[in-house]
Amino acid sequence: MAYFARAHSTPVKIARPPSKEPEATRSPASAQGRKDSVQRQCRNIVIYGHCKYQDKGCLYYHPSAPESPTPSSAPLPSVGGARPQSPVITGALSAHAVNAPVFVPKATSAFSALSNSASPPPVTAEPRIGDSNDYDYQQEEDAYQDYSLTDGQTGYDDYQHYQDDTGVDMDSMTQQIDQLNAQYYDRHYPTEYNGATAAAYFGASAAPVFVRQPLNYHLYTPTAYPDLRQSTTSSHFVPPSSELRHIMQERSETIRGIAPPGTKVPEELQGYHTLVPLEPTGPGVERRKFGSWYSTVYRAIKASDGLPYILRRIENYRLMNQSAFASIDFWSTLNHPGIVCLKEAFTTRSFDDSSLVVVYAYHPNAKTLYETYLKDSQQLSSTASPPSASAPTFVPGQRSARFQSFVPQQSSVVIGQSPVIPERTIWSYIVQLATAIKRVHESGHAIRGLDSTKVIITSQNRIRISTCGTMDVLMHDTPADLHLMQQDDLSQFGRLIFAICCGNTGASSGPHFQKSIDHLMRVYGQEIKSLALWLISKQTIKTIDHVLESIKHRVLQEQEDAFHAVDRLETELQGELENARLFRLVTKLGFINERPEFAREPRWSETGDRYIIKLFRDYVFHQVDEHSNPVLDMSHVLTCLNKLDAGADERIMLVARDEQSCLVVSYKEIKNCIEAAYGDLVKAAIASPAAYKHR
Ligand SMILES: Nc1ncnc2c1ncn2[C@@H]1O[C@H](COP(=O)(O)OP(=O)(O)OP(=O)(O)O)[C@@H](O)[C@H]1O
Repeated sequence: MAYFARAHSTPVKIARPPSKEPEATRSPASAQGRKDSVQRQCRNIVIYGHCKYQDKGCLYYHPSAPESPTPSSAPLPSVGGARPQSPVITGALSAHAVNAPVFVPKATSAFSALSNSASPPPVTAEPRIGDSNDYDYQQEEDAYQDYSLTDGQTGYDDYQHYQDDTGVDMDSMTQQIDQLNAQYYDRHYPTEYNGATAAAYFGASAAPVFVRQPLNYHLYTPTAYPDLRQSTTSSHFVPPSSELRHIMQERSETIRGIAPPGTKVPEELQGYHTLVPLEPTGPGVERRKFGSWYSTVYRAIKASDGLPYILRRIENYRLMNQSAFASIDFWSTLNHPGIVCLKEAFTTRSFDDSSLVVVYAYHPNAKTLYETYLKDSQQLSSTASPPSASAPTFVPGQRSARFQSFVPQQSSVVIGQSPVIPERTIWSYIVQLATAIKRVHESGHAIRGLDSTKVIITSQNRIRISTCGTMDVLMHDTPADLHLMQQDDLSQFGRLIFAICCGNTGASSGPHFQKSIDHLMRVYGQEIKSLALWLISKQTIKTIDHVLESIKHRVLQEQEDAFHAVDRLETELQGELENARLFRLVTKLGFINERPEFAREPRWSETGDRYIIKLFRDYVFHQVDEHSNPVLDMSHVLTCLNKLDAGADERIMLVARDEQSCLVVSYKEIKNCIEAAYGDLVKAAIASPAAYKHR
């Protein structure tokens, strides 16, 4: 690469670099300041042979003919070299050799033409991967802080002096920045952000003067307000950041779990494998019933996409008519956040019987409302008999058979012993269920099974109805009136509210009904009590629209909390960008370092410019303490990588492995080395058709 000079120095004694560049190293032009601008020749004349500002207030001397080298013989200024700051290098390498990224514009665009119509014609060059990375944004940013855009004459004066101080021609630099801008926006905003938009936004007259900096998306600053940033407090739907991370990791672990040894499950079932029962199975275990059927829920992985699903198996189901699956079409297309997605249904003999299997989306670590709020208090109650095989036959439109026989006798044990669910949570559940019911009813269907075992909590304060569609298949042969089924949905909804508020599945019936009413009134107030009573009442014709009308202010609150959750989660996601960025950086280092094919390459040897990368890798990852023990300091690694990614000017001392020489080099220089080395690798990979094919 042309960017680097060959090394030519010998090992030197290790010495710490001075922390600041001494004043003496600054250019005399800079020290002299801005007093002599009128006497000095304009640099645009030196480089271009003319100055377009000559008649527009340029304070410099403009001879009639150029006295200096022609543009073709003038050296191309290093765009990155805007500051007269020469890195201190001691030892085997020349830092100047490393600090010379040359910007070669790839193409011009409409936007660049718009923003600087008077610019000289663009330099064309072969397209290069990582063009924009070769360009030193940071120094450009610094440069433009010195360039006052608003001061008119003063701004131009600063501009010229800046040019004098640095030896960089601002016109050419402006042109290059315009081109970079154009490349960037062409790439990222091909249609929305074109030249026309820019002109409309900034005003056509401002376009030639106003130069926006290209976005340096490697320089991260917080983008969210503090109240949206990773939070230590819990919001309604989103737990604190650390807890959220923990929950997600637990879910990920759960998904990868397998069944305990000895569990009897089919190895493969209609394209699903790795079945894991989600409820106790086997001899001696109390069997649960789904209506009149025994059912078991499994998690399984689908071979075709590798994703986990729920298989709800209904034992001993005989499919009499294929039309029983007609409703599956509807449920599998229903997409509502309050309903677990149904994927497909089939019958199978893989369990050594004839089973119906209904496949649903899997929500890792979900728990039913019953398991969460009611199970413990039910078990405390001496009469809380678990569901048994002799449970009454399921009657369509009635509650799950599991609770038909349940009559609490010691209400004092039940009521008041369950955890009191905050009122806000109860309203949140009510709103989520009401909107789910609304969607199903307006589509001409019914939920058919809304009790505390058929509603799962999938994340903080988020619930979903888990078995929609299964009952439609099971009860296909039994004619049922849609209106009655929908009325029954609402009654079950009311009973569910009673159950979770009172911690008792039978709270809405039997001798303890009055106590339940008192409890509701005392703990939650009139509004919830009235709603629950209205839902279970038999006299009125109810519709879900009535319910939603009466709770509309609660729906608004739910919507606000949901939007807050979206904002919070987006912010959490933003943080993950950092991980990807650092991972890419480490990957690049991995690609570059220790490549056997470069073992004999001079550029990778101790006198080659790429030796820096090797030493930097040692500096980041192979630190040792004074006893030569490894230092495994993650924060050191993160700090180094962040500074590297940002191309910071800070210098570090890299020491050779034999400790006989060292070099002092800035992160920016190391970054340039890495970009160049990686660019070479990419070029080589693209040049090889086989490698390119597998990229
Ligand atoms: N879609 C799902 N994603 C993740 N877990 C689920 C899903 N559906 C159900 N589960 C879990 O599977 C287990 C069994 O579910 P099921 O619906 O059978 O509840 P249950 O309390 O056993 O009810 P029943 O008494 O009718 O058997 C529960 O722990 C439930 O949380």
